[in-house]
Amino acid sequence: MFWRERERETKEQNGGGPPSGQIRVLVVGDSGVGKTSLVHLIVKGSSTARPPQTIGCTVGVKHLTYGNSGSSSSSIKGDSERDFFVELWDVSGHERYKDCRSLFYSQINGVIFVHDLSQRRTKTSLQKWASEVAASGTFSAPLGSAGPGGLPVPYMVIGNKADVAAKEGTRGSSGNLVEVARQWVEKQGLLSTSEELPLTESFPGSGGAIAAAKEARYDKEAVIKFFRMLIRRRYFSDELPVPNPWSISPAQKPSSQRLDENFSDEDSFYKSTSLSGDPYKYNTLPPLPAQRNLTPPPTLYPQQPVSVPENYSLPRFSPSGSSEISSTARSKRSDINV
Ligand SMILES: Nc1nc2c(ncn2[C@@H]2O[C@H](COP(=O)(O)OP(=O)(O)OP(=O)(O)O)[C@@H](O)[C@H]2O)c(=O)[nH]1
Repeated sequence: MFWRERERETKEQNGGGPPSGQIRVLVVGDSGVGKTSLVHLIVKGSSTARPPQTIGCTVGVKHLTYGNSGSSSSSIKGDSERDFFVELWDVSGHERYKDCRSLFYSQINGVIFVHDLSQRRTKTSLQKWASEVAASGTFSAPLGSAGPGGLPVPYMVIGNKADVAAKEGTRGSSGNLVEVARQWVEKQGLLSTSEELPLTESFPGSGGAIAAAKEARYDKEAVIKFFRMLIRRRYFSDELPVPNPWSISPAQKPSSQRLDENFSDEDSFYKSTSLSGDPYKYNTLPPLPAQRNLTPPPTLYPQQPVSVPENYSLPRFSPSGSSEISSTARSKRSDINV
């Protein structure tokens, strides 16, 4: 009964149709860095007063409309729009779950690493998290070459608790919002000229998750852009190459990257990423082992987040099958309805 209600609600939210697909984003980092707070902020747009310590894993679900309608706020969707779910798997950072948390590293499309700007070691340990996820996870639409710790999917790094760090004088970034926006990155191809990994030092703004939620001024667009890129990679990567501000050839990336270094050269980032060509044409690459061994995902939802059955044989939308979809993939990010 409950699920049927839930299903109806979800359908209503989606304008009646089933979602076209879903992407799974793992959210990892040391215990207490603020993962649950961030997921709450992303999904609900508000802060949570006292988040309980995560037991095992909780899943937040964000609904995204991916398409090219004119309006981003209207609930009436155009023909060429599709609904997607973004699952945010918030994995407990507590040592207690160390031995079993790899259960949650299944069919991952992307990873959000979170650290606490006031606790330097939480940033250093991201490398360990990357290695753990890379070693024991399975991946959906993996990259052609591996990132930090061998991680084969795109990621972002989020520095949280900027308010605490600012008070303690440990914060590295100025907190200027333009700078913050510029620091938002997705993994693929950013490091063509540098071994340094760009970090999103001050998500979700200079005051951290709580202040950002209160003031509703976190860089939602950058997060949505990351999700959108994952949707595109998973469902629309057969499209023709298009100029893409995030683009760069995967071949230009160094083979190994570190997660605990600062990105300092923003100009080189913008130059390097202004190259054209779609880096997400991974269908042309041989599949990674993880891609070959796609097993059905475990039904581990602590909260059942979506109304559709898990379906990993969802068709990839190709330009030949659906020309309007290929054009939606080129739509501007302002077209996203969140
Ligand atoms: N001052 C401040 N506190 C924050 C911020 N973000 C989260 N917190 C607090 O930090 C504590 C831990 O936050 P959680 O979101 O539970 O951290 P977590 O990473 O999910 O922790 P685990 O569930 O143990 O893995 C909570 O008391 C939050 O209210 C922030 O930006 N600033």
